[in-house]
Amino acid sequence: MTARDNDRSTNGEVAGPPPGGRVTVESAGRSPTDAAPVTKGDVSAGTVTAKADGCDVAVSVTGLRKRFGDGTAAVTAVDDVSFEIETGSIVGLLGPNGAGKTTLIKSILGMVLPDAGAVRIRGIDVYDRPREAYASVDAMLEGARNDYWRLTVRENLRYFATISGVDPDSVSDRHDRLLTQLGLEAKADVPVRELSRGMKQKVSLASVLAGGAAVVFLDEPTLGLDIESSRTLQRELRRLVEEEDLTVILSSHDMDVVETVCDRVLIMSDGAVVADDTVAALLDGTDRHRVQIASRDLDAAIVSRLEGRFDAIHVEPRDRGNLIEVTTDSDGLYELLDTLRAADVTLERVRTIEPDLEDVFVDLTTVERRGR
Ligand SMILES: Nc1ncnc2c1ncn2[C@@H]1O[C@H](COP(=O)(O)OP(=O)(O)OP(=O)(O)O)[C@@H](O)[C@H]1O
Repeated sequence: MTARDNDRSTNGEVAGPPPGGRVTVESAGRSPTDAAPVTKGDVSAGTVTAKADGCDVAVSVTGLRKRFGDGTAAVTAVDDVSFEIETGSIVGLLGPNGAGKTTLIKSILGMVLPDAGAVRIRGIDVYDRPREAYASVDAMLEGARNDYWRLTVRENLRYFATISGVDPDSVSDRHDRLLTQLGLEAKADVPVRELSRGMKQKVSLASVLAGGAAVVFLDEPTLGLDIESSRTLQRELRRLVEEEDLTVILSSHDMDVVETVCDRVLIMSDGAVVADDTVAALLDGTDRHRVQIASRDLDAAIVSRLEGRFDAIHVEPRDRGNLIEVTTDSDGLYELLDTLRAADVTLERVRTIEPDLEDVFVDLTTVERRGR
């Protein structure tokens, strides 16, 4: 069935988290922990099973639309978005600021009322049977309140398991494992308020996973974590996905995290999904080339001309001349070489660099590439 436009709020913002679900805050900081590089499939044995029940599609979104405001001031935040997310996968949600990611996630979670469209979680319509649909869902969203800082880390996990409807004793193995994997073992009996920001971030994630939710939404889960902590967290996510059929929808501005951990990526721009594919397919399909050129003939005037015409992401002065790195499509590549030839630039070094997810992202959205 479709979303209704009159049953929950006037502006579409619905108070509170979804029934059965919970929203936690992100925080940031640094924390030393054991870590190894994350690879898809790099997991060790697990003990507890999430509430997966053989449903192949964890989340299905059809024709979702959400507009804020009226008349000329109206903003279409989500514009006819449809997709399905397979059970036991990690899907990255990318998009520039204002692309509609938060509105989409909140619409799925029942925190924003869409104008049109249908959302099903594990086959259950969230508008028809919200309690049932959200019983297996949990979320860690930016800006919301998270764990109870007076409770210890373990008490938080037990508390959130309980409010998810799970007997905490029945998932104590899971809690032990989460504490170990996330480097929180030594802090298990410490009140959360005494922890560093990075540790708090990990407690938030552990709390989201504490009750055995089958579908979790994570907004910027690695923000502020040091590289080891981030990798540990990514590794634990992959383990839960591969061993326990957890489904993760992960929104992040960190392309490396998305490229490493996600099976599939949805890229949003101006409210619409402009790409929906595996990372490998997105990289294969891009007509984006990154080229580094160095020459003693690349003086300031030519560099400035190239910067005006191409997407220059890096300029580095050398003993003589400059090095410039640009991204461009195939046509631009020919034009770049023609420009250099016309300016009598002798190419001393030309290096092409494999495109990464950020190149694909820049290509498909209006975002400027960050300098390197
Ligand atoms: N409650 C609201 N009222 C009016 N406009 C809104 C509201 N919430 C979001 N918008 C607008 O909808 C559009 C999409 O916003 P949204 O927060 O969903 O984007 P986002 O991709 O999550 O951005 P960011 O990466 O900055 O968090 C933006 O233009 C935003 O200003």
